[in-house]
Amino acid sequence: MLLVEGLLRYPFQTFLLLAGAVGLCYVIYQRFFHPLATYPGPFLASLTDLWQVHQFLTLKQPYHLTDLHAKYGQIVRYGPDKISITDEAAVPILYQKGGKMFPKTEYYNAFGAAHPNVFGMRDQTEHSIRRRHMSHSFSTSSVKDMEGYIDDNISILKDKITAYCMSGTTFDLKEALQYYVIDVLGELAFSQSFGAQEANDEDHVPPVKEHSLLAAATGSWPSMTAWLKKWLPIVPSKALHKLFEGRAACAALASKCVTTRLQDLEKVRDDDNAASSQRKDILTSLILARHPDTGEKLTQTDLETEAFGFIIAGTHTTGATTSLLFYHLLHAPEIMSRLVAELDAKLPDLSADEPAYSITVAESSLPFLRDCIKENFRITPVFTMPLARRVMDPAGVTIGAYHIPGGTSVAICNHAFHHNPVVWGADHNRFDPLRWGDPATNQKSRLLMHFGLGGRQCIGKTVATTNIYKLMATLLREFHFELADDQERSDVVSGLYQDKLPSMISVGVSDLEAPLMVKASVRGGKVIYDSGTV
Ligand code: HEM
Repeated sequence: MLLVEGLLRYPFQTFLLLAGAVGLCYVIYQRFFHPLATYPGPFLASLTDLWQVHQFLTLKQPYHLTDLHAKYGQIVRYGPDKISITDEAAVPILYQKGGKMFPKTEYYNAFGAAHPNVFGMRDQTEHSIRRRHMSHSFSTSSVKDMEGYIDDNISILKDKITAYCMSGTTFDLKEALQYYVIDVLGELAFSQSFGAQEANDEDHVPPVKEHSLLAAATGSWPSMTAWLKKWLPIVPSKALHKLFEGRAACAALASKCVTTRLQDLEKVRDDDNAASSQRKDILTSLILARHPDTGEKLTQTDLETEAFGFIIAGTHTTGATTSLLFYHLLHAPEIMSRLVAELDAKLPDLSADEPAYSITVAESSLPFLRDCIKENFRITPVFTMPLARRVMDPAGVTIGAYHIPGGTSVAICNHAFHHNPVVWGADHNRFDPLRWGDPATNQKSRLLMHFGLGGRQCIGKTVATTNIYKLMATLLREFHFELADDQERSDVVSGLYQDKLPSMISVGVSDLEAPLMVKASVRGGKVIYDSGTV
């Protein structure tokens, strides 16, 4: 009685006491009684999703997670109900055969607007219909039909690099590749270049990193995502406003692309000849596509959310992948020489009429280039956010030696998985395309997660890889590239870069942290341009 009276007399202190007791019970439950309590991980991560939000804001999320796996092993608790796993047994279970039993989690809600696009859709039936709508426009034959537009953009890039060669200027190859990739995506997806190469200007780059970071950070705290979407824009913070402005700019660009394309198609609606001569870019195929059962077309809102997804998923990813491949080759001169020797031996000279090697030639006749591309995807995948899936079976799932309870969010982060020494060996930090020559390692290609796997794997993978093959074969056949910095070059020769990953940052999608400054020269006087033989 006395105790109750005392508590009532000091309500504020009583409140603090009760809050402290509830907090303590929560901590004890999460650490000792929660179904995931036996799995190791950072203390704060086991208590709150804010730990993962903070990880994204450090821009080092995948690298910190990889370090945690090095410390704790193949399974790490990285949120109150979140498990990250790098055991290879997880790949087929969660992704290849996953289906309805392992759908995407609420994390993905942060990536779309009210109407999710194919990337953010969590309902399997809805997703597979949308995916069928889209799959033809992403097929190899469809990309081959648009190959001329890739060639036009490679021509612009080659002209630009030739000008640097002639003037002896060093330049940021990462930036040049990024501009190229953005313009190619514009052509393939929307029949319109974004003009980044011609303008040579950062302002022409859609601010996709802002959206990715915002989505990754807010999606990490699923119970608060909707609230954060609503209220964060009014928080007086310049940094936050920049993120929201970036997202709005990407949405406006997507909307403009869709409106322009719809108007173009409307103009030729009643003219069969003109209609059949329209370019079948990815968006156009989607505009024309019909629901397999109802025959309905996609609404303008649906088209805009998909267009937004193409800009977000297709630009930064491909640009960063290509820059990283150049980075690795420039830091492994013997691999670069071997690759150039293959290109010289297998590829004929290009001519003014043929500015780039065809997809067919580049993909089918260059096995060492294939291994270099694959090794780049292994050692530095760029789509590095944990690909979170919900365990739907109330009885849970057993993966290797681990039992994961029903309801858990379980994910593979491809960077962490690609650096699991149990799967890839102690030399996993070495860029070594020759490893794929070993049949036992080559067998493991099927486990590589750089494009995800299974029904939710990247729909744009053919678009991205064909572009990368063409670009690499053409640029390395025609130009000699070297690091601009003398000290860095000599450190490479001394072996200081061996087994050392580049410094990268991640906004959910990863990229080189610094510019990739290079100097280039024209190889063997073979390059022929409009202005004559160089
Ligand atoms: C090197 C370049 C690329 C990489 C590394 C990459 C990586 C990925 C990954 C890992 C996923 C799976 C995400 C998940 O499971 O949550 C994904 C999905 C997706 N990607 Fe890509 N991507 C690339 C290029 C592209 C391009 C060029 C486009 C389109 C123009 C694209 C469009 C998409 C879409 C729409 C999805 C969602 C697919 C679905 O859920 O059915 N990506 N990508």
